[in-house]
This record gives sequence, structure tokens and C-alpha cells, in this order.
Amino acid sequence: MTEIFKNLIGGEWAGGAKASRNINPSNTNDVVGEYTQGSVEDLNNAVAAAKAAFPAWSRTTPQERYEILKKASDEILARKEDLGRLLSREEGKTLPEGIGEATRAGQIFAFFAGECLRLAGEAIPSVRPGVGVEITREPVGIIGMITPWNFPIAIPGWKIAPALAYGNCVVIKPADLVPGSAWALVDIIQRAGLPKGVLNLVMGRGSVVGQALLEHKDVHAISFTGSVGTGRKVAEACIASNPMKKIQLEMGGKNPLVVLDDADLKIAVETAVNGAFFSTGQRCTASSRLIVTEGIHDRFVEAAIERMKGLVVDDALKSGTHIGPVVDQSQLDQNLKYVAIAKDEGAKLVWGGELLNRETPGFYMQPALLTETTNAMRISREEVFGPVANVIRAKNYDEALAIANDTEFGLAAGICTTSLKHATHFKRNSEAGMVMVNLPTAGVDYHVPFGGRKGSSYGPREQGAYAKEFYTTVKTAYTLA
Ligand SMILES: NC(=O)C1=CN([C@@H]2O[C@H](COP(=O)(O)OP(=O)(O)OC[C@H]3O[C@@H](n4cnc5c(N)ncnc54)[C@H](OP(=O)(O)O)[C@@H]3O)[C@@H](O)[C@H]2O)C=CC1
Ligand SMILES: O=C(O)CCC(=O)C(=O)O
Repeated sequence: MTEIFKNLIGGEWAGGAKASRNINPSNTNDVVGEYTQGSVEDLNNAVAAAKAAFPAWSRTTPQERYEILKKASDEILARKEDLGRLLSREEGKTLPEGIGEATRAGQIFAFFAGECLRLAGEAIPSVRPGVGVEITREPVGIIGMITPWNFPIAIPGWKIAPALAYGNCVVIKPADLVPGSAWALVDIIQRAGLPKGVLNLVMGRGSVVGQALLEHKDVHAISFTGSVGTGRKVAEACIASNPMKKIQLEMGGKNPLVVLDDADLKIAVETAVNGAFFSTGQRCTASSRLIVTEGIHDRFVEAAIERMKGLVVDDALKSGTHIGPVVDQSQLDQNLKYVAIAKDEGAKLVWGGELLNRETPGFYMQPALLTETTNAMRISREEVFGPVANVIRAKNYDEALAIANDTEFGLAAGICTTSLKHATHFKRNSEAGMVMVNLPTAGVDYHVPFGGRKGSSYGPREQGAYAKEFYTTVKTAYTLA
């Protein structure tokens, strides 16, 4: 009989009446496990447990919280190989990518263990004589988290770690498609010595468990990562609730990579191929729009195709695989649909875009490169979220920058150039939250702020010390001396 992985509610592993099968996208005959499908009642119990745990947890010392986060970090890092294998098996990114993501989760917990000890306030003189002013940060309360399938351990990690570090209690609903890595992470943190009820996991559907989390009156804040459409629903529900909830939304991207005539061709191709296709292009930071100036355009396209020919698309767990499968049938259908739409609009498919057969039944697709595209086409404006990139020709740097900024998104942007002048100008004038020079738009550091502008993000930044803007609330206290 397959093991059923249960929800964690009030420190107890509790099974719901229903479970769903977590399927390996590299081999759909392989069932990773059965995971409980939570109900609204489970969610309500989890929030009640978090509420009961909050008074004591919010008063723990920084040392107590440090020790739990550090212990969790140690176990994640010690088990990065098996956590990475689980991640690759359920989500489809390659094993080195899976191990890399598990390592990143461990490093995030180590960073926020340190942040427990670094939280500080300010004492400043009042404008009135004999009065002192103190500015301190307090935990927000109960944080609801809704996470997507594409970074199944890092995203839960970079939400849970700061929440706990700053004294909050948590109820997390991971993506229904890929709950295994979040389950393993929660298990590790709980065993690191967390008091019962501080961290609760309720797996299940967004429309059921997620919606109930958004509507629960005892939840103070929601941190969400996922699509723009769902993000908007999250925002509306949080503003409609009484009291209103604090929100942090990380959503889509249509990230440009500008390649200038003076770029080092080898660096530009490697940067583009990595940013566009690694992790099967399933990154909100993926370089899906390649904006290339005229003098290098044809050489760039030719070299990119040559590089793509060498990419091995296969089972995520096989050694030598560069690109794993797409996460599921519906994402695969979406990728193929966008390739067809682009061709209908006049784009030329110069490499890939077809389904691939491998030893095992899986969602394999050859990464696709489209040329002769304009920034007005749907392929340039809508997030595909797969191994699909299009090349847009630009006359010069000024036109390339204008195209890069002409999007409703603003998560990441990159430029490949050997010109300090253009690199500096791009860093200052790109309308994105994260800007890269001669580096892929995807694959960021874990200790600095992550987030975007325009339609990509809403609310305070995630990660690094800036995470405290969301996970703490500021208090100003006045004292007559
Ligand atoms: N920017 C980013 O980092 C990401 C962007 N995306 C984009 O989103 C698209 C779809 O991916 P998907 O994961 O389905 O994204 P969704 O936005 O649909 O899902 C993200 C999370 O929100 C939950 N959710 C869905 N509906 C609701 C609701 N009504 N109330 C509360 N929670 C809800 C989902 O639950 P459930 O598990 O039931 O689906 C999941 O946990 C991708 O193709 C891509 O374009 C996806 C992942 C990450
Ligand atoms: O590019 C990265 O390192 C992170 C990407 C990410 O968070 C996402 O795709 O959701």
C-alpha cells in the first residue's frame, strides 16, 4: 500500500478523507506518493492551532528561534541529495538543479537563523523636550502562504524561514501538483524542535484550502507566489476581508535579455540558453524575450541553435540530462499552444518546439526558439512558463531598451554587452526589480531582495534582510523621561 503523507496541524500529522497522487513528470507510471487533500475544516483547525501557539512563540528569545532554524538548515544541507532527488522526481528539474534548490533552501534557513540575532530597533530623540522615541519591529501574527509548483522547496523555504525568524506562526498551502518537497521541509522544521502549532501544513486545492485561507479572519497576512490571475484574486480577497490582510505577491514575468553588437558572443549565447531553457524554462525569471541588435543578430541566432542542438532533454534523474520534462500535460499543452500562436502571427520556428519520446512516458519537449518576432506578438507579451523563447530584432541599444521596458511585467531584465556605458545605463533605466549584466536573468542569490515591478510583484520584497518589511510590523513608542 502506498504511504499517505498527511497534513501537519497543531503539531500532529493528520490525514484527510481524500488523497491525491503525486506523479513523476519524467515517468508518469511512477507515483511519488499519495498526499492528503485537506478540507476547509482542516484549514480552520490549522489556523486555530497557529492562533493558540502565537502568544508563546512570539515571545521566544532570538536564541531559541536561532537554534531551531539552524538545526533545520543543518538537516536540509545534510540531506540535500535525497531532498534534491525527491524534488527532481516530482517537479522534473534535473537532479543537479534539484540538489541546487535543496541546498538553496538550507542556505536560506542558515541566513534567517542569523537574522533572528540581528533584528534591531531604533532609539531616536523626539522633537519634544524630555521625550524619547523607540521604533521596534514585532511579528505580524499568523501568516498564510500559498506556493507554486516550480520551486517546491526554495519558495516555501524563503517564506517560512523569515516568518519563523521574526516570531510569526504559519499555515502553508503548497501547490497541489507538487506537495512532496514542502511536506519534507515542514517535517524537518517540525523535528528541529518547533513548538506545536507554530508551523502548519494543509495540502490540497487552491480553490478549497487556499480560498479558505484567504478568507479566514484570524490570518493577518498572505504571502503568495504564482500566476497573475490568481495573484489578483488573492489581493481582492485580502482587501475584502475584515480586517484587511497584509499581502505580498510574486507573480509572472516576460523577462528581456538584451544582446548588443559588442557582446561577447559565447557569453551571450550561454546566458540566453541558461536563462531561457534551464529548469525547462519554468521560472518566473526566465529570459523569454531575447532582444538582439542588428549587427550580431544572425550570428547570435546561429550560435544559439548550435548550443540548443547539444541540449539533452530526458528523464530528470538521468545523469547527463540538461533539460527535464515539462511539469504536466496542461503546461505542455500551453507551451505547444504558444509556439503555434507565434507561428500563426508570423514567427519562424528555427529550432525545437516538438514533442519527444523517451524510454519512459513523460512530458518531454524540445526547447523552442522563434525568430522574426515583434514585441507586439502574443509570444512577446504573455508568460508561457516553458522552454520557449523568441528573438526580437532591434536597431540599436536605445530601441532594445525601449522594447525591454515595453511590457506589463517587470521582474528581471538582463543585458549582454562589453560596454560599461550601456551596462550602467541599462541598470539605471531598466523597469525591472532585478537587473543582470552578462548573467542569466534567472538563478539569483538567496541573501538579497527578490521581486519585481509593474504586474510582476505587489507588496514588500522577499528574501534577504528586506524580508522583515513583510514579516514584521513597526511600532513607535513615546516615553516621557
Ligand atoms: N511567478 C512565478 O513564480 C510563478 C508563475 N506561475 C504562472 O502561473 C501559471 C500556472 O501555474 P500554477 O501553479 O497553476 O499557478 P496558480 O497561480 O494557479 O497557483 C499558485 C498557487 O495558488 C493556488 N491557488 C489557485 N487558485 C487559488 C485560489 N482561488 N485561492 C487561493 N489559492 C489558489 C494554487 O493551488 P493549486 O495547487 O490547487 O493549483 C497554487 O498553490 C504558470 O503557467 C505560470 O505562468 C506559476 C508558478 C510560479
Ligand atoms: O530565478 C530564480 O532563482 C528564482 C525564480 C523563482 O523564484 C520562480 O521562478 O518562481
